[in-house]
This record gives sequence, structure tokens and C-alpha cells, in this order.
Amino acid sequence: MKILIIGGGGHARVVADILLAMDGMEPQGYVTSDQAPGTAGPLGLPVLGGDDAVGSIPHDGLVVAVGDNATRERLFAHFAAQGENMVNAIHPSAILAPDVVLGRGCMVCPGAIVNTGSEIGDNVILNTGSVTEHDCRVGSHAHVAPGAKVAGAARIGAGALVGLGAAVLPGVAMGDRAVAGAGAVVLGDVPPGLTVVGVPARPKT
Ligand SMILES: CC(=O)SCCNC(=O)CCNC(=O)[C@H](O)C(C)(C)COP(=O)(O)OP(=O)(O)OC[C@H]1O[C@@H](n2cnc3c(N)ncnc32)[C@H](O)[C@@H]1OP(=O)(O)O
Repeated sequence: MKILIIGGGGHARVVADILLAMDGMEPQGYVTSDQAPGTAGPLGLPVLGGDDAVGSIPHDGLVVAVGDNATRERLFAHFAAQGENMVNAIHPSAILAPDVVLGRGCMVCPGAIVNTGSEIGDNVILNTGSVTEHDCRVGSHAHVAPGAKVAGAARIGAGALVGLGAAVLPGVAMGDRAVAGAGAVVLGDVPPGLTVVGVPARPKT
């Protein structure tokens, strides 16, 4: 499948690396206006042009490769509304239990683990070495950052961020667009939009 990578930053480079490691995926290059079309991009893939170029480049699907949740959500909605095939980029070293339900346009990075009974929405990032335990629900456009751990039956709301190395305890619910800062240990539910930090996690002042 010929795949376009929407974005041109570090996150896009990681998506490119994942697609290159997958069987049957042929990443075509980066869709970004930050560099001139035709420029050689990272990992030997070209810069194809800005978002307007997508319609004129032959492809079978695309991945929105932007780390910021709100921007990724906006771009996902834009391209999904145009009928694009939003494909999942799943590194071969990631481990997903056979019954995991994965949405569209997700990125599952090297070493990420998703255990049995979990349901992952659309456009979610499960970053390097993250653990999403059994029976979790991860809402669309959320991000479980590198090394973060989400314990059994926890709920991660749409557009929420579980920061680098953070831990969310069993059954805890993080609301939509809530943020657990890097290293936080989240013991109780977090209201939508609230940022918590520290051990134990408390609202950021
Ligand atoms: C491949 C990749 O790289 S994926 C990267 C994924 N990204 C992440 O995991 C980043 C997670 N983000 C964080 O942890 C951020 O620090 C946030 C979102 C919690 C806060 O960011 P900001 O709102 O910019 O906060 P800011 O840096 O201004 O700090 C505000 C206060 O919170 C404290 N603080 C910030 N982050 C943390 C944290 N993770 N743990 C404890 N305290 C923190 C600061 O020390 C500061 O305290 P002070 O006012 O007493 O000096």
C-alpha cells in the first residue's frame, strides 16, 4: 500500500520508520509545507508538498503523523471527511492481544504492549514501550507517551495525554483532554481538561 505521511517533524520520522518496518507498506514521503517539495526528507523519503498536494499524489492511505493531540485530531477529521483511508502504523515489535480492538489511523510504536480486552479509538498514539493493560478504553486522539503505563480497566479519555513514564492505576478514569504530566502516578479519576502532575498526581498549579 502506498502511504502518505502527514507531517514532517520528529513524529513523522518515527511513523516513517514504522511503515518501513511493516510488510506491505510503501511510505511515499512527507506531506508538509515546512520544506520545499522535492527536498530529500529523513529516512530517504521525499517531501511531497503541503496538504493541498494530497489529492494529486497517488496513494492508498495516509497516517496523520503529528504528536500534538489537538492538531492531530483536526487533521484526522479533515482527511477522514475527504474519504481518505486512515491506516494504522504498527511496529512489528509491538504486542497486541488478538482481541484488542484498534480504531483507524493509530500509531503503535516499537515495544508497545496492549493487553487483552482493550479497546483503542481512532488516531491514538501508543508510544514507544508503553503498556496499556487488559480491559482498558483509550479514546480517540489520545496519546500514551513513551514508557507510560495504563493499568487494567483504566479509562483514558478522548484527546488525553498520559505523559512520559506516567502510571495510571487500575480502573482510574482520565477525562477527555486531561493530561498526566511526565512521571505522574495517577491514583484517582481526573476531570476532563485537567492537568495533574507528581506522585501522587495532583492538579498542576
Ligand atoms: C516521543 C516523545 O517525545 S512523546 C512526548 C510526550 N510528552 C510528554 O510526556 C510531556 C508531558 N508534559 C509534561 O509533563 C508537562 O511538563 C506538563 C504538561 C505537565 C506541564 O507543562 P506546562 O503547562 O508547560 O508547565 P510548566 O513547565 O510551565 O510547569 C508548571 C509547573 O508544573 C511543574 N511541572 C511541570 N511538569 C511537571 C511534571 N511532569 N511533574 C511534576 N511537576 C511538573 C513545574 O515544575 C512548574 O512548577 P513551579 O510552578 O512550581 O515551578
